[in-house]
Amino acid sequence: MISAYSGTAVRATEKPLLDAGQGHALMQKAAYGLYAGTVRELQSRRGSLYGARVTVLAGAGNNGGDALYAAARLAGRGAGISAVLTSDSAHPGALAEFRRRGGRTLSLSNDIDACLRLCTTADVVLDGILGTGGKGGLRGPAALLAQTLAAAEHRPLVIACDLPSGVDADTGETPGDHVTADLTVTFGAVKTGLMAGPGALAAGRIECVDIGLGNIPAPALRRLEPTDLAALLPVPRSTDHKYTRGVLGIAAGSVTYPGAAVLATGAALSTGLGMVRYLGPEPVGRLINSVHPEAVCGTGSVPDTQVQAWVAGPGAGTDEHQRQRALDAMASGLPAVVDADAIAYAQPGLGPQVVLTPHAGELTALLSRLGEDVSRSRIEADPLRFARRAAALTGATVLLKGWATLAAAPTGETFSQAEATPWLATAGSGDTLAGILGALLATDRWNHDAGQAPVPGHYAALAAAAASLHGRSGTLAAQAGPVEPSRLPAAIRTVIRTLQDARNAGVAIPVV
Ligand SMILES: NC(=O)C1=CN([C@@H]2O[C@H](COP(=O)(O)OP(=O)(O)OC[C@H]3O[C@@H](n4cnc5c(N)ncnc54)[C@H](O)[C@@H]3O)[C@@H](O)[C@H]2O)[C@@H](O)CC1
Ligand SMILES: [K+]
Repeated sequence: MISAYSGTAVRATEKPLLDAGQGHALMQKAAYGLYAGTVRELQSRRGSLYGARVTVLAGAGNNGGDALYAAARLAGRGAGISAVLTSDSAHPGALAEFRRRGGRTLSLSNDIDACLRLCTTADVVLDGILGTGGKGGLRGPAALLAQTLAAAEHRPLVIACDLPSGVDADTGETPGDHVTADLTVTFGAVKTGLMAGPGALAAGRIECVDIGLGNIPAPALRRLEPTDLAALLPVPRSTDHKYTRGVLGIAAGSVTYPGAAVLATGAALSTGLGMVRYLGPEPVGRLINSVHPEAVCGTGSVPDTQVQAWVAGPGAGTDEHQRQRALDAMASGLPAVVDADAIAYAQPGLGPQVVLTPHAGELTALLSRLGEDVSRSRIEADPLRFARRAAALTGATVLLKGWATLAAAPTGETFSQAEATPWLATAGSGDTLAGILGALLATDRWNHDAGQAPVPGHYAALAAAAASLHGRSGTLAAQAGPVEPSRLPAAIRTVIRTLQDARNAGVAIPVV
């Protein structure tokens, strides 16, 4: 599990150490981590560091200090080092060390063209303009630096020091121009802003360096890793039969949109459960059975159907019966995925076992119905805040789809998963995610071990597991070309098999 903390929390944890005079030691550890991360990245990309042209973008603060010290170490391994000083001042000790190692410096305010050239002709750019002390986006010539880097024909490898400059460490917002990194080497703890919103996209791969900060109170955000995912996936016990393995009710699809029901059913079956009971129009049931003969299809009502969890909404359109089933599923007290058209029926007072699965547009409509007028672009700028807001207002768990998908519990626990491929952004993809999550809810052991209340955030963890499994399956399927959601079930089975085999063998789980 990766835990992320706000920049504010990390700074508060650092403060007593800085007050006790440990600032220099901490900076050396951070700089060494950045140096080592850069060496590993360069060795894997070009075999050697010798002769690599490294340009540091150094701001006035400690973030610039870290980057300058790291570059000074790289000079010792044969790299050519230069720095663009983006402010009138720079960390004095780090600048002195950088120059002592032969580094040359240019000032952005004096010679902007030469500075831009230094960036675009570098092999590696170390971004140390702003760290956790940054407020607002990059401004003036520093903004131009970021734009030039982003548009460069031969883009250098960009490694962010602690976080990409211009990203808000607390929220992942990018209020103005910002650096986009291939790799972020972050210090002490992963910052929330690297796993949420536009910041998650700007961060690239994340490496965290332990600099001995000790414990930071409660993480703001968590991310399931393969081992966590494997532990949440259903494995049948030898005493199980089809009813105890988990029965999922699916009230999805309509005569207008029958395909959504087929996709949700296929994804649920591939995730592994005892049975799918489908409720919906007869022609849709027949279509499902032509593809999945094992699904038990009917036209009945939710209260009359014995299941352990529900999926309602995908492809339901304006079908009145499906609307009623969605309302009944939400009122049933059972875990329920409420997706697509059914999200419009969500009201305050739902429990955490109800998982709403909006994209930003659907969340805009939901919040507006709940009396909060927020634009879609505002939600996309700060999805963490609005996923949590919707969870608090409805009492439900909210899975907000995006580049980094967020799963927020009404009590605040939040997960972020970023395994998805852009190839998954296609019609039908959400239906498969709903099916996967439905299967995880139906097979969830809390459902079956009577008398135990799930821990707060439990349903958010399951929603995150579904997003992770969906993303990994999409990424695997994309290896064979553009992803059709109907091809996902095969990939889901392969991903689950890989995760479980590795878990059973006690070996490191490969990232699929
Ligand atoms: N103090 C230490 O010993 C440690 C510092 N660390 C590093 O220090 C960083 C935080 O350092 P600082 O607190 O000095 O803060 P930063 O280095 O993030 O920047 C602060 C400076 O930037 C200016 N600034 C803020 N927003 C700006 C904007 N939008 N445009 C232009 N200038 C802006 C501020 O006025 C201030 O001069 C961390 O991100 C991390 O990299 C860590 O390595 C841990 C140890
Ligand atoms: K930075």
